[in-house]
Amino acid sequence: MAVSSCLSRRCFYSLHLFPRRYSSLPSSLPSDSPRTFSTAAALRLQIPRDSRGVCSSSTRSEYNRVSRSFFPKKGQDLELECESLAYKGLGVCKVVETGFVVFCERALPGERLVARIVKKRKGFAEAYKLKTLSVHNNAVMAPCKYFGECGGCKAQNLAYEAQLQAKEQQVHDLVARVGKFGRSAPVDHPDSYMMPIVPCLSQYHYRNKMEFSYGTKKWRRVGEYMTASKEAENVDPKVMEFALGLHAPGRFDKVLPIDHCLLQHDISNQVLAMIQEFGEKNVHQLPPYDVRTHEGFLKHLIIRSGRDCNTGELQLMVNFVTKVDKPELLQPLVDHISASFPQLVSIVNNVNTSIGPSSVGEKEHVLHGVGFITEHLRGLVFEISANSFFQTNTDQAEVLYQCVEEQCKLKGDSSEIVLDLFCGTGSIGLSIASRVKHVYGYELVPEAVADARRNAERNGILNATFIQGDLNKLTGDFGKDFPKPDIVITDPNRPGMHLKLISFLLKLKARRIVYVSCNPATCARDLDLLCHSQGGELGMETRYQLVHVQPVDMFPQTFHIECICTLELCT
Ligand SMILES: C[S@@+](CC[C@H](N)C(=O)[O-])C[C@H]1O[C@@H](n2cnc3c(N)ncnc32)[C@H](O)[C@@H]1O
Repeated sequence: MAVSSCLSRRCFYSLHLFPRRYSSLPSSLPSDSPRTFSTAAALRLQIPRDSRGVCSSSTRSEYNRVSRSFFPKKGQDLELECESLAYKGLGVCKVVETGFVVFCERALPGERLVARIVKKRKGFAEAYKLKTLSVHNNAVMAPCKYFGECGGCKAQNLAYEAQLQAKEQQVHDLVARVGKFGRSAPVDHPDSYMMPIVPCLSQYHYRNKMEFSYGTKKWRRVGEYMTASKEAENVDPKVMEFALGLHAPGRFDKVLPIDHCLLQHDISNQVLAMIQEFGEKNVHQLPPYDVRTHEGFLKHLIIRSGRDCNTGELQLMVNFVTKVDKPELLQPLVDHISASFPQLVSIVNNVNTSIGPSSVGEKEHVLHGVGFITEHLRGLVFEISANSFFQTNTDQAEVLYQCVEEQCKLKGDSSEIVLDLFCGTGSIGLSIASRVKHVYGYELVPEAVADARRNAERNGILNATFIQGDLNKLTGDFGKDFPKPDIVITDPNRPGMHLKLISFLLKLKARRIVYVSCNPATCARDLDLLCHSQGGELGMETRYQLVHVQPVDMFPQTFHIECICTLELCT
């Protein structure tokens, strides 16, 4: 497929990530999504309910009456039935009377619900859920007290088996539709290149990194809807509250106070609770940052966990991201937590003066211990510093990397060159270095490149070279630093690979490309370009053939999906 040079990248993406009917589906809901819905607006709905809070049948007929027109109107409340889950966990629903397609956040397959239309599109609409009329097929009790209010895990009330099924289906659908590969033979057929999803053994407490935000307004649940806390509504807006937690769904400005997250380690939760308590008491010495006025000091709190490379015991890192470069303000808090938790081997302060949401500091101060933690993976030890990427589910990363290695189909005679693109701290390349001639890793973040080099040295690996560079801004010199690789491993972040990089890979003609992705939509788009390009800007007669698609569940209770796709050069 030729890509016209006059077609902007953005336009190209939106055309290819969704078929024409769904091409303008947004990545998040508009600002008045369910979780940010005001109490007043909730009251305006006046949905009659029985004593159990279930809508009465007369209410349903109310909805049926207004939904008679085939095309729903913005603001209209409709009774829907959810049939399946689309990418990012949006429920694919149909209007009960007309069958009109509506995408609705938090709707689950089999659920009957009332939803309000927020956007009308050609051939479909988008809505947010107001009320469940009857629960979905695979309902389970969500164990987290914050479920429904927190933007973190949205699938806790869906049985794990059903989560897996939805993820597997989404990967297969995206590859078929966006990647234009059509339907593969079913997963259990010997000719199928679509593999069943690999489940995750731990469904909770699997995350080794959590990022919390500070805010000046506490965001709590009032009845069924989210609003600022009662106290905050009644006080002078200049009076500052202290909030530390996770964002309400889709909201950059609403922080739901959280003192316990079921995805992280129990000790990390104890550290979080202590920092919460200290923050509440010392709000004037350590004021939280206000995303609207851009005033304040504390922006983010990141807690990472790893393991001591000798004893295997838990190690923790706390990273305070602040707006202002005054590390001395943090010292009382640092002394307080480090005295209570011997597991805290590293406390750092990243200073980020920007007004954006980034937590990467322009400057870093080590306030306690060393500037890194360690972790074991695939028999190696990795040093991880505050701003370096490391797979957030260590146990499942073992499984992921094992699958990557299998897909590389290494000869094992140390003759092959491997190019490890988007290599982070070098973990994938280093884990296969003993079986190849040389690994060349490319990475944008200088700290991650430094970690990768240190990790190679620490593990006695001499055949790995790590180079810092931006793979979205390739120059004509790219490729001069390394010999032609036999195998390319690419693991880009969510936007996927730049057209220039895809074009480079098509010219490079490595025997095999193993594409690891945390975004199957952009991955499918890139697979289409690598396998179906003919002439045009991407030029070349080179084509790859898709031989293996392996979804791996790294993130239970969320709709995030990881997959490994393998391409072989067509001869
Ligand atoms: C999904 S992570 C994968 C890291 C590594 N492969 C691993 O398994 O730990 C993507 C990595 O790409 C890096 N990255 C993002 N944009 C980049 C760019 N434009 N050029 C080079 N590296 C980039 C990120 O810093 C991050 O380390």
